[in-house]
Amino acid sequence: MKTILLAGFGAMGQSIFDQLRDDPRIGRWLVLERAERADDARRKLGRHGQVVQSVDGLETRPDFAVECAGHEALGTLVPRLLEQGIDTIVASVGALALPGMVDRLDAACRAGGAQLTLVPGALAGVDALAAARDSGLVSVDYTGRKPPGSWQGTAAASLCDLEHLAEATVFFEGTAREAAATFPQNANVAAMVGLAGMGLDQTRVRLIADPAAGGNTHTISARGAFGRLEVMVEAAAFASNPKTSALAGMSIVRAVRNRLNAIVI
Ligand SMILES: NC(=O)C1=CN([C@@H]2O[C@H](COP(=O)(O)OP(=O)(O)OC[C@H]3O[C@@H](n4cnc5c(N)ncnc54)[C@H](OP(=O)(O)O)[C@@H]3O)[C@@H](O)[C@H]2O)C=CC1
Ligand SMILES: O=C([O-])CC(=O)C(=O)O
Repeated sequence: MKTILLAGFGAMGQSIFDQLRDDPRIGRWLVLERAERADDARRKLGRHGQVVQSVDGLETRPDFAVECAGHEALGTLVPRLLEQGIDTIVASVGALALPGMVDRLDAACRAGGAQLTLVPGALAGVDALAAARDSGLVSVDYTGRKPPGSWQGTAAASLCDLEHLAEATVFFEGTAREAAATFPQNANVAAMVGLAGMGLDQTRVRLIADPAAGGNTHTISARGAFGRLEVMVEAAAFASNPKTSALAGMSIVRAVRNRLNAIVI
């Protein structure tokens, strides 16, 4: 039976645990949570696991780890996990847009003999984009459209009047690298499109606050030697965090199951 370290026990972390808690192949969860929320996390984990405050000096070595804690946590925790030889699945893909981060993670993987997995998260179509990359891509565009409430508490609030939007408003146009750095809680998907396709600096991103949006909408448009791709997903957000689509949690669950299943899809 596997032991999984789960870094971050917010909207996504709790949903991942809820979906996998009764999987008989998982014996124990080690949940990294801040001291002030440790009691609450302990209560939710019950007999399934324990709360830890650091990824160093763990009494039980996890078989692999999952990060869903944010960019800062990815930078501080994930290299240490990888250096210890612990394979890690990450949600906060946008942190790879920070200067030197890809090289740092790559070095940590090599030092520990570990593998880092970036999940598609709330996106659809990453498989085709990544497969098409080697035959040559001509253009890749990503458009993120969310209701104004999903942009509250982000840099979007200073770029448009989220409280009083009457119509869809494009408040950001730039590269995937710029988007990921400016919107760490909302543009991990933009970074994923960049990393899977033409690169963070060659991928064009538009971000939209739309009072009429029915969910968190992610559209990838790509052209290349492979042909043309247009994929849109309109995802329901977590009630506890409207910035995050529930599909992002499901994407992590899929990655975890793919480590446990004999046949991988
Ligand atoms: N790839 C994708 O499609 C998506 C990726 N994401 C990424 O996933 C992350 C998590 O999303 P979500 O669950 O919705 O966010 P939440 O804010 O709901 O949960 C994150 C949790 O992690 C905790 N945390 C942060 N840093 C640390 C740390 N160093 N040690 C222990 N706990 C920590 C936070 O605590 P505190 O609030 O005190 O900081 C919070 O409880 C996002 O920040 C984003 O980077 C999100 C959506 C989609
Ligand atoms: O969950 C989503 O809709 C996407 C998201 O927030 C992100 O990529 O950071």
